[in-house]
Amino acid sequence: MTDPILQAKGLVKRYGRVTALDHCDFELMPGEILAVIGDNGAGKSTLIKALSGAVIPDEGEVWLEGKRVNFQSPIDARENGIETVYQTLAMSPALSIADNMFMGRELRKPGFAGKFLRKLDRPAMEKFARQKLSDLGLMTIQNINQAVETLSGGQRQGVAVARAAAFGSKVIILDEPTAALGVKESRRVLELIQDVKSRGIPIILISHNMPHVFEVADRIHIHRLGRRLTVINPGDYSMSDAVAFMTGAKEPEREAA
Ligand SMILES: Nc1ncnc2c1ncn2[C@@H]1O[C@H](COP(=O)(O)OP(=O)(O)OP(=O)(O)O)[C@@H](O)[C@H]1O
Repeated sequence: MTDPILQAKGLVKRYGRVTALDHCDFELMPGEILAVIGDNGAGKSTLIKALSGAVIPDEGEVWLEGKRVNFQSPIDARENGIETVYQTLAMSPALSIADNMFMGRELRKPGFAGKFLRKLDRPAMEKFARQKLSDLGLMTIQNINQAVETLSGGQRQGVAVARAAAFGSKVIILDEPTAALGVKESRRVLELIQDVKSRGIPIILISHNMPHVFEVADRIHIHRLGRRLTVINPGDYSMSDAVAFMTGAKEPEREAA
């Protein structure tokens, strides 16, 4: 059997009296799209934050590629190849697409100019940004120097996903990527998710949108009351079964081990 690329065992996170994660297990397999679904307040965001360094769990373990990790910050997780695209996109609207793709990891000019004068290597950054967007079929965006605020919601989400795919060598986490988008834009982002997957990068997709989840997910992690209730294959269950498991209206035959 293949080993998970990213795994969590017995995660606990308490906020005062609220137990957001209650001995939660998690497994992401190489190359898969794993959806994480659950009712409001079930603890999905907290799980994702614990996997991406934004929250430090009170108990439990996180393993990446078979090695125990203890991420202290999102930057730490990022340096280890885990990229997260949050619902509230962390982008600077007034900056260009190229600048947004590099935020915090700009390329400097070679030699003295870059090392000491901190001069940016703009041509190299633009070339890289253009390449990444075109790899993902996003070149409907004409001008890489266009400010992000002039893009549509779907295009922005596309830039954020392209940025994650460009740097996230191991795992990409997408938090509600289609929540704010129209039908056409959502479609494009779903295609983008599949493109990223076809390039071998596994994806964790948090979503409340059942049709989107059932369309793209290989497996669905159902979260309830701070823990993994079960993992289902979308082919084996209906959307209403999934919602019933999520809300507790129905119990799965087999709980997660
Ligand atoms: N920073 C915090 N301080 C206090 N309580 C928190 C904090 N973050 C989350 N919680 C609580 O932990 C529980 C789980 O929240 P979380 O945001 O992880 O759920 P969720 O499944 O992502 O919900 P939603 O689908 O509504 O975004 C909730 O009861 C929430 O109120």
